[in-house]
Amino acid sequence: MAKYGFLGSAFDPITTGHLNTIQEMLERKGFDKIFLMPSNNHRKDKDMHVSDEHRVNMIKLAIEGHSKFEIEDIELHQSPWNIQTYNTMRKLREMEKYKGHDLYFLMGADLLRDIASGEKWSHKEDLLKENKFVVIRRENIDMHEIIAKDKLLRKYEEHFDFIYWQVDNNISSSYIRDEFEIGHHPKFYMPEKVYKYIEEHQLYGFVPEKD
Ligand SMILES: Nc1ncnc2c1ncn2[C@@H]1O[C@H](COP(=O)(O)OP(=O)(O)OP(=O)(O)O)[C@@H](O)[C@H]1O
Ligand SMILES: O=C(O)c1ccc[n+]([C@@H]2O[C@H](COP(=O)([O-])O)[C@@H](O)[C@H]2O)c1
Repeated sequence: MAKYGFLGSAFDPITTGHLNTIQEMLERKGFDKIFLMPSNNHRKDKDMHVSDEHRVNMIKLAIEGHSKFEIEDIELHQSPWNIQTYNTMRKLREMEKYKGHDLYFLMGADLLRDIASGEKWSHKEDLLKENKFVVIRRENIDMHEIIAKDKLLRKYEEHFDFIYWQVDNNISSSYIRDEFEIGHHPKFYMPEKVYKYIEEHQLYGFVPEKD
């Protein structure tokens, strides 16, 4: 039985924050493979800034040559009303590729906080009951405090595993987009190939650098 992790994100664009997160998860928790699972442009709760195709191409460039990381494109083909992690994880478990394996949803502590707040997440109890999670520290959020204060999270406490190392939190897709928009060149926040792709396709309002 293999241990597989799934990191869902818009990857708009993929950042070294995402990449360091999956690397930490892979080694610290002994995953056989980690799947990057991009959300599609029909997501109702989040606007994407470039097409599905561009976001997927950038993920491909970022993980090229790293056989333990793969793309899982299930959410790109799902109708908008089905794009909920609860549904996605159920579908993944039914797929031949993953049947009988040990599946985990991976996330940063900001999402744990969102789940606890109960605002954005659907099927909270079933999501927690049916799935296992690895949560990595982020923004100095106290993950244990969040679990301790939430009745449902306490009920399914054994479904959670944690990583205490904190990947640089200043790295986020929105920071990178903002920097491009104001004419900056945040080239070291993503792999060089991804930066070149953004430059080539003039994404996120890319402005050429002056000599
Ligand atoms: N620097 C980071 N450290 C830890 N987890 C991260 C980091 N960046 C992203 N993640 C995690 O990756 C998943 C996808 O997050 P998402 O792509 O929305 O993050 P983001 O880069 O902060 O995006 P945005 O800035 O557009 O909100 C989430 O579980 C998030 O917590
Ligand atoms: O299932 C939900 O209701 C739900 C609500 C918010 C976010 N998610 C998932 O969490 C992952 C990261 O979300 P985000 O908003 O940080 O891009 C991504 O896979 C989303 O589909 C899922």
